[in-house]
Amino acid sequence: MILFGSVSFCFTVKERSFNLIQFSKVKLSVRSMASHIVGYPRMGPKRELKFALESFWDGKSSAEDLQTVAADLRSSIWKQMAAAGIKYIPSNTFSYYDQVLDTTTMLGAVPPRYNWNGGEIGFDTYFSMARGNASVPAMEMTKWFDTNYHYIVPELGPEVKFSYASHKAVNEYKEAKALGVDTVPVFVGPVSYLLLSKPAKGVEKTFDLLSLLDKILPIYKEVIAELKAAGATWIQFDEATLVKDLEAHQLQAFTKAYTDLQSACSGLNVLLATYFADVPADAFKTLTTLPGVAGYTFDLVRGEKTLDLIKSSFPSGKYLFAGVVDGRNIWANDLAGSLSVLESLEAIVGKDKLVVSTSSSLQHTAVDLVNETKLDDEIKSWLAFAAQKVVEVGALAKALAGQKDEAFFAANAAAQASRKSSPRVTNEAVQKAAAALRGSDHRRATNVSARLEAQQKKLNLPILPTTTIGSFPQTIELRRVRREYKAKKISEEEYVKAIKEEIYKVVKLQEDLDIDVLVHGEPERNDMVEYFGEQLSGFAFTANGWVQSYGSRCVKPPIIYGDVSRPKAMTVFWSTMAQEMTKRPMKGMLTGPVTILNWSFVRNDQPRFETCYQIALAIKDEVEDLEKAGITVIQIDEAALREGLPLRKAEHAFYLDWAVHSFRITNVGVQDTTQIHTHMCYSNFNDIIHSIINMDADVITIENSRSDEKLLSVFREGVKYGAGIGPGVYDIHSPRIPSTEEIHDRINKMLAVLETNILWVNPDCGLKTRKYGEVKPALENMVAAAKKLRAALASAK
Ligand SMILES: CN1c2c(nc(N)[nH]c2=O)NC[C@@H]1CNc1ccc(C(=O)N[C@@H](CCC(=O)N[C@@H](CCC(=O)N[C@@H](CCC(=O)O)C(=O)O)C(=O)O)C(=O)O)cc1
Ligand SMILES: N[C@@H](CCS)C(=O)O
Ligand SMILES: [Zn+2]
Repeated sequence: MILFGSVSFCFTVKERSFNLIQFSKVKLSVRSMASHIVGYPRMGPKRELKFALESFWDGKSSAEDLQTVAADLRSSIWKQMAAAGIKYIPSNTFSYYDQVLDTTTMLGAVPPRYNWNGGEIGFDTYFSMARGNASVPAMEMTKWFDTNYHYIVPELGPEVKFSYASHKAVNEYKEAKALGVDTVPVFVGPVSYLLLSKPAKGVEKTFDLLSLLDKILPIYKEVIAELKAAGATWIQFDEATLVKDLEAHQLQAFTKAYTDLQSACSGLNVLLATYFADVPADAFKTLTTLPGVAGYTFDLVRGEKTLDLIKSSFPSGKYLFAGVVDGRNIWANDLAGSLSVLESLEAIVGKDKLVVSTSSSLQHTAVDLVNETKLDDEIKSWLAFAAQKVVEVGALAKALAGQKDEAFFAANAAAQASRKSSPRVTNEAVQKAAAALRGSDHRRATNVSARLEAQQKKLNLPILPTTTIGSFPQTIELRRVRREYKAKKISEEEYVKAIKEEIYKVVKLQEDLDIDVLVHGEPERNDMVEYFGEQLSGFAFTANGWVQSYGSRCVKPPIIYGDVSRPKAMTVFWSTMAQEMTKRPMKGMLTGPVTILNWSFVRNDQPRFETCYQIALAIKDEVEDLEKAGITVIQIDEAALREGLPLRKAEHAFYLDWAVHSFRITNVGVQDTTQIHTHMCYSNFNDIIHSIINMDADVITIENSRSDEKLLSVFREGVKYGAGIGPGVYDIHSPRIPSTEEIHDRINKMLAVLETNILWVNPDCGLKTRKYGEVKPALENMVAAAKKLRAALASAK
């Protein structure tokens, strides 16, 4: 039994290695210091959960097999944190799919279309909500704040009958306890849960989500009562919406909720967690006066202004969980710098009330550096993944307690110094070229209508032209080919032959389907960002630095450590090969600078816009090389432009200015007849539509169908859009095959608000996660729907 703070404990750590420098011993005896981890990655160091989930979904393993993998992962994480001396260890941060969906499940808020009949919610209902099933589409998925993680959006209306329908949190608390680890159960806080939800169909415009507070709090109270009975002493509510610009009535909801929960929580220490940005002054005031709250976590990496608020008005007697170790990046902490911040905070809140923490859940960083055996040693010394960050938190807490590990701190200081002075970080020519970009507008000389006219003369496309977003299914065979080529098990010749055959198959398929503007299918790419990162200077890449993106899907963000340049053309070989296979236009396919930036682990030693301009220059060279090679349609994906929007409105204009500028830099040099497309996932664009127009692309394809066609409302409300636009006509995240009629109706809805001559017909996003058995009939139906409408429009003339 572990008693926090006082009793030492020992256990054997089997498979994990916690820190390259000092935690490699097998037997550890550790005393917990004032330290806390907001949350931890759940996929496992080698994506064990991903493979277990996919095997279960494919019917290749049982629910018990999946549960066993999950329990092993949880157990190893808890033990790892205990071994690092972490005092406040989170539980319930594991999820089979998503923590917001887990909350929906806990509250029994299952939309009626999933036919749940009450009782404890099982995998069937849970995964149907997440992924859809043969007869019902999945729930909407959207970005979690400004991260590349996606959550399942709760659909709530006045009719929802809440009930306590999943005991997962309590079960996990007990499971950890049985392993000898007393944990802090973590919940999406009730107010953030409602603020992250959407009103159910039919009440979209009228329903006040916060009116459900009184209905969900009783369920939270039931859970709290069970946790208390099981012996919990702390409980964490993640209320990260507090970092956004909230209105007065939304802030009041926090006061109402925590006042109401106060008596249920008596005997428990309530920890309120915020992360990802500064807490605005009004929110800081509200949250620090909430009744019954014992402590707060603040993101002190992204939230420098919060530090000022803490210094001026942190309430006495409360715990401050200071998030000094970055949960969103992979850089080793500057331990000396953090220690001095912590010491200054100690003077404000008192020695016994300061707890060292992470800036956010570590869910958004890679798992364990120990698995990076091929990474360059110097670069490796600059990095810390989740497992190493746990050790950093522990080391800082020990240092605060007067037990500083001098060797650990000295090694850290040496790594920090090496990163600052390493010549591999700096490329003066690149810095100069990027600096010269500032101050000018970089806009194509001819306006978009004239450009579209010139392009149409060359392309001669029908109305409602059909296209896809770029990727075709990533088969096991394709992954094998790439893996074997990387491992030098097959020759370059064999690799090129295999990829060429795949491209040919994809081109022929599109011709058979009668798609108008083709793609090569991206078979040579492991990921739309990592692929470019691997070819650009200034980037490093990992073997196992996976981060969950949604469900079982993970990404391996490349690491930008230095000035970025393009040693040679990156896509011209494959794009020209594909163009030679067909007479139809073949889109050159690039990832844009803002997306490369937002989906990489980015350097923290210069402003983000500097790095973005450097990437923009590299992509500009690629665009121009593609044009020279005869590619007439070039798509520059800016899938992550919306996601990078700062959480606070005051910072939007600055970001949008440099982000949109970076995009325009990439294609300012092309001829009028070269058609520039861009693509964006997730259609929450209504507030930034003018910036999207300002990107000045010739054609934009946007996700639309999984979010109830919210995108169209912008045009309904009168925004004029003169460039080509392809709001997605079906959801590619679900295995469900849309019918011709369904797609036809969707296009018809679009035609009601958009001019016929600018509308394109395409899926929501790339097809890489789908199987050919789904893609072929879906695209067949998509083309059939477009043709039906073309015929109807022609006969109506
Ligand atoms: C479009 N999206 C993207 C986002 N972010 C990105 N960085 N990229 C995106 O495309 N964000 C928003 C959306 C939705 N998000 C995703 C995220 C992830 C996927 C996806 O399909 N991921 C794959 C992994 C991709 C990958 O790099 N695969 C490698 C395989 C490397 C590997 O694991 N090799 C293993 C063997 C595995 C095997 O299959 O054989 C090994 O070498 O041992 C590759 O393809 O080469 C995933 O499966 O999670 C989609 C949308
Ligand atoms: N071209 C990429 C964009 C995804 S956002 C793809 O099709 O996968
Ligand atoms: Zn997309």
